[in-house]
Order: sequence, then C-alpha cells, then structure tokens
Amino acid sequence: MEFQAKIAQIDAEKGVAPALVDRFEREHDYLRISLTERCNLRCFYCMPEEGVELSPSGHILTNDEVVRLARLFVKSGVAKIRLTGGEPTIRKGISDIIRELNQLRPHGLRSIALTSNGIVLHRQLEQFVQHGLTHLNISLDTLDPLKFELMTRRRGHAAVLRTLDMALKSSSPLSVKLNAVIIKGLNDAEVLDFVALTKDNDLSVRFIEFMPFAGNKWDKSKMVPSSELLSRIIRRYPDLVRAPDELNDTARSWKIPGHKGSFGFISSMSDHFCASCNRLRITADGQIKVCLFDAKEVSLRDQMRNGASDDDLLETIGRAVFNKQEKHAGMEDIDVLTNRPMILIGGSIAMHPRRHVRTSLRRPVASQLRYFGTCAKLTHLDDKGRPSMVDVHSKEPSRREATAIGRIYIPPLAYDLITTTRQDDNGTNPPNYLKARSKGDALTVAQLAAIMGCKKTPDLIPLCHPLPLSHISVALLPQPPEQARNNDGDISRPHRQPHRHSVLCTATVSCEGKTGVEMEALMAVSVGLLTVWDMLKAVAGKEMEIGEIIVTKKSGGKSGDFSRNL
Ligand SMILES: Nc1nc2c(ncn2[C@@H]2O[C@H](COP(=O)(O)OP(=O)(O)OP(=O)(O)O)[C@@H](O)[C@H]2O)c(=O)[nH]1
Ligand SMILES: C[S@@+](CC[C@H](N)C(=O)[O-])C[C@H]1O[C@@H](n2cnc3c(N)ncnc32)[C@H](O)[C@@H]1O
Ligand code: SF4
Ligand code: SF4
Repeated sequence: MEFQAKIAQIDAEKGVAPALVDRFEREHDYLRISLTERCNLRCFYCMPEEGVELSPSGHILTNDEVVRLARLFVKSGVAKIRLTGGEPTIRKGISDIIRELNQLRPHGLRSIALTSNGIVLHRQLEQFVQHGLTHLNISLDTLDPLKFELMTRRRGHAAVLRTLDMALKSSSPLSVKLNAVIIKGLNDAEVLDFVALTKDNDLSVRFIEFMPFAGNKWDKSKMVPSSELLSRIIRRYPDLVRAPDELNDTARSWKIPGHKGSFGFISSMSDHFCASCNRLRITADGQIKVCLFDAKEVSLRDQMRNGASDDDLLETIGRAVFNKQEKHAGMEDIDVLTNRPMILIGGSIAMHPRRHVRTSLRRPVASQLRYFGTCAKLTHLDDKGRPSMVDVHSKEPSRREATAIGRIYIPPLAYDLITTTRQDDNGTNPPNYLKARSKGDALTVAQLAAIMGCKKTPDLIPLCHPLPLSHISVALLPQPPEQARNNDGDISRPHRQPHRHSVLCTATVSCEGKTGVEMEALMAVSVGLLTVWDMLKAVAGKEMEIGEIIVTKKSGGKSGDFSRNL
C-alpha cells in the first residue's frame, strides 16, 4: 500500500504529458466522461422538448473502451475523472466502471466524481462509494416539487431529496455538492432557501448561470448574473466571507460564519473561468471535445475500433488539445447551433433533428484529419501550427489572372447621389463634398482606391508574397434593383438582395509570377467597396451593407483554371 502511495505521489508530481498541454500552457488533468446520452428527466434548459435523437447503442463506448481511455488519460496525467451524461446512473455497469477506475489510483487518479440528477442514485450510492466514488454533485434546481415538475418535465423531487440525504449521511468521506441552474422569474427567489441548506449540512450549493446550448431557448434575459444573486444574499447575510476554492474550480465560493456548508457561483457566462481551464471531455459516443462550447469533435472510438495503439490515440488527443481555443465566445456570440445540446455533451437534444447535427459534428475521417492539420494542411502554417510563408523559389513563373466581385447595398438617396449630376440638387441636402460634383465622382475615387489597395496586398496580408502585377482593372457599376435582377443573374446566391439598390465592384488582376493573384483581386474589391462606404456614409451610413465578395475566375498555376458562374 505504501509502495502504491509512493507511485501515486511520483505520478502526481510529474505533471501532465505534453499531449495534455495546450497552446496557452493550460495543463488538462481533469477528464469528464459521459456514460450515456439517455436521461430519466427532461430539464428544459438542457434538452429540447422534442427530445434528442440518440446514437445507436453500438456507437456508445463499451465499458472496456471507457476504461481504456480513462487509463490512457490517467497515465498521461489526469488526476480527476467525473462521470456524467445524460444521466450516468442509468447506464448499466456504471458500478463496475467506478471499480475499474479505482484501480487507476496507483497511476495518479485522485478523485472519482459523479454528476447525477439523483433520481435513482439512492439505490446504488452506497455501492458506488464502496467502489471508490469520492465526489458527488447532485443537480436540484428547486425545493418546490411542483416547480421541479415544470423544470424537469418529470416527477421525482422526493427521490432526489432522498439521495441528497443519503449522500450527506454517507459513512465514507464523500464530497457533496448541489447544482442549481438559476432562471430569472422561475427559481431565483429560492436562492436564500438553498443557502439555508448550508447551515446544518456539510454541503456546497452552487448557483449556475443558465448557459446556451442547441435547443434550450436560451435568452440573456432569463439568465441571472451571479453578481446579482450575491447582492441578494449579502443583504440577508452581510457578514458572509469568501471560502477557499479548489484549484481550477468552476465556482467562486462563499460561507456564512457558523454554517457547516458553503455556497458558490458558477459564472460561465458573466465571468468565465477559461484561463484556468483544465477540462477535457469524452462524449458517450467516444468523441473527444476539448471545450464545452466548441463544436469540434474527433472520434477516439473509431480510432480504437480501427486498432489504434495508445500512442496513436495520444497523438490525436494531443492535436485536439493543442488546438483548444483560449476561451469561449462572448455571451451573444456563442454559436449554439453547431454545438450539441447539453445532455449530449455531458455536463444535448438539438434544435435540428439529430441527423442534421450529426452531419456537421461527426466529420468524415478525411475532414477530421484536415481539422487537425495532418492531411490537407493550411498552407500558411508549419507543422507546429506556426505562421509560415510558402517557399515558392522552385516554382516556374507563369501568367496568372484572377477576378473577384463584391457588392455594396445602398439606399435610394445614395444611389441618386452617385448617378445624378448634383447641379439639380433636389433639396435632399447631401454633404458638401458630394454637392455639385458630377455623376460618378465617388465611384472614381473608389476605383483609384481599389487599385492602390490591390498594390498594398502583401503589406496587409502577412503571408502574401509581393508580386510584380502587370495589370489591375476595377469597375464599379451602380445597379438599380431592376437591373440587378435582370443582368446580374446571381439572384440565387443566398445573401443576394435583388430588391435593393447596389454598386457591384469587379476587379481583375494579372501578373507574371509564381503564385496566384486572387488575394490581390479580393483586396481591390474590398477596398473599393469600403471607399464607396466612406464616400456615402454621411447620407447612408446605417443602411449600407457590404457583402457577396467572392472570386469568380482564376487562371494560371498548377491548380489550373477556375470559374464560378454568376
Ligand atoms: N464553462 C464551463 N462550464 C462548465 C464546464 N464543466 C462544467 N461546467 C459548469 O459547471 C456546472 C456543473 O457541472 P458539474 O458536472 O457539477 O461539474 P463541475 O462543476 O465542473 O464539478 P467540480 O469538479 O465539482 O468542479 C455545469 O452545469 C456547467 O455550468 C466546463 O468545462 N466549462
Ligand atoms: C448535463 S447534466 C448531466 C448529469 C446529470 N444528468 C445531472 O443533471 O446532474 C450536468 C450539469 O449540467 C447542468 N446543465 C444542463 N444544462 C445547462 C444549462 N443550459 N446551463 C447551465 N447548466 C446546465 C445540469 O444542471 C447539471 O448540473
Ligand atoms: S440536466 Fe440534462 S442530463 Fe441532467 S437530468 Fe436534466 S435533462 Fe437529464
Ligand atoms: S468554456 Fe471551454 S475553455 Fe472555458 S472553461 Fe469551459 S471548457 Fe474550459
């Protein structure tokens, strides 16, 4: 035993393997494993009412696969594993999984944790603890049985309370936390009742900010910032004090002097804790997901079933970890549509039928590889993902040409100003620099700007080669709505707005060189359109819109000719 403790200590001190360290030097020693996509509740904030399409059972990791991955992660430095779901307690064999995880202690696993809704857990809790469970988080959002039914769309309040009671009385040491997702106007008035639970119980209550996931109808106005809840609690308990947080804890904790327990806030939305993030997750169907809010996933299950070695798996894990983002997007920008619902992440039911979510999430193998940069690499990144200019010294120069187009939508008044002689000003009071100018001046300025911008491309786009351009031609064509509809023909493009006035900018650039000139053509169009904006902003600023910038033709070079019909 002493020997095992020694090994555990050495393992703990050696930190995590490089594969578990990301670009921001975050060491990932906490793994969340989802054991199932199923659940016996239907919490409205976690899954859409219509449910989620479940993966076929053969796609879910087997117990052996779960344990194999757990062992690999622990040997690579993971010290804490949390079992989650769906509802992990309804997975057959969970007790065996906990027992097997317990065998990983000599390799450095210190905590075996479980997050559960507590509905059926009271039947197995004692056994789980005997098998090695050390930390239990029970989710309970309300102390009112009727509200419970409203929030979870199922019954079972009494069963959860029974589990909670049993956990608090557990004979073996068990850390018990209670998770409550707080929703404005629904359960935020119960916060003080939850805090009161900490008086006589060694319990950590955590108030969780409502987070957006596919299908959960998240709305900022339903989210109660942690700071607001804290102010309410301070009004009732002015002498509360900060409580120590565990390293990398999601919660900021507080304690009321004399209370046995504590309470805290998981402010994932208003004050994220990404800088100290040490978490990785495996979904029930065996995908590694490096961030809760990142839709990218790669299948460890498929690799295992195709005979991958532990080294192969670790390499895949390493690439995924390396590419982890610094933090999740801001509150309004989180792209919930491409992510899974929470229940499928572990810790999802989709806006779209699951099939659709699947196609965007489960990438075919080739595109997964592309994502991790092994096969079709981004040409401006080197093997380590650092920016690098492409070396073209061995390429033969050839004639290259590219055409790009783009459009700026403008209001009718602005359209009149650039297409009408200003002497007959109709009293609309245009700015001085547009007054008394003849038709087309603004567009001439934009045309010259586009040509100058094109020549500056390598100065602005870091890894673009400077090229000896032989010709730049730029045309800016004002189009009334009818004309846009008649001769443009590109109405079918998704963002096309044929009912609006616009200026279509076309740039064709050519050179005798070793690389293509599409960046130069795109730059010319972009700068031309921005200059139209600048010239018209005094009369049209808020109503203008630039878009539809695309390459329509390219010729020369090894990749051959390309043309995209308008
Ligand atoms: N942003 C973010 N929030 C997370 C993550 N994991 C869990 N959470 C939040 O924490 C809440 C509670 O999740 P739990 O399953 O109890 O896990 P935990 O809080 O990480 O557990 P501890 O190990 O006790 O810290 C979830 O509802 C989320 O709001 C994560 O990786 N990122
Ligand atoms: C997805 S559940 C899985 C484990 C288990 N079924 C449970 O409810 O505890 C894990 C945690 O995520 C929380 N959760 C689910 N949807 C959430 C959301 N939209 N915002 C914040 N937390 C959420 C739940 O309250 C729960 O505490
Ligand atoms: S939070 Fe999600 S997974 Fe957990 S009990 Fe509710 S519906 Fe089930
Ligand atoms: S949002 Fe992503 S990076 Fe931030 S704490 Fe959660 S998992 Fe970590």
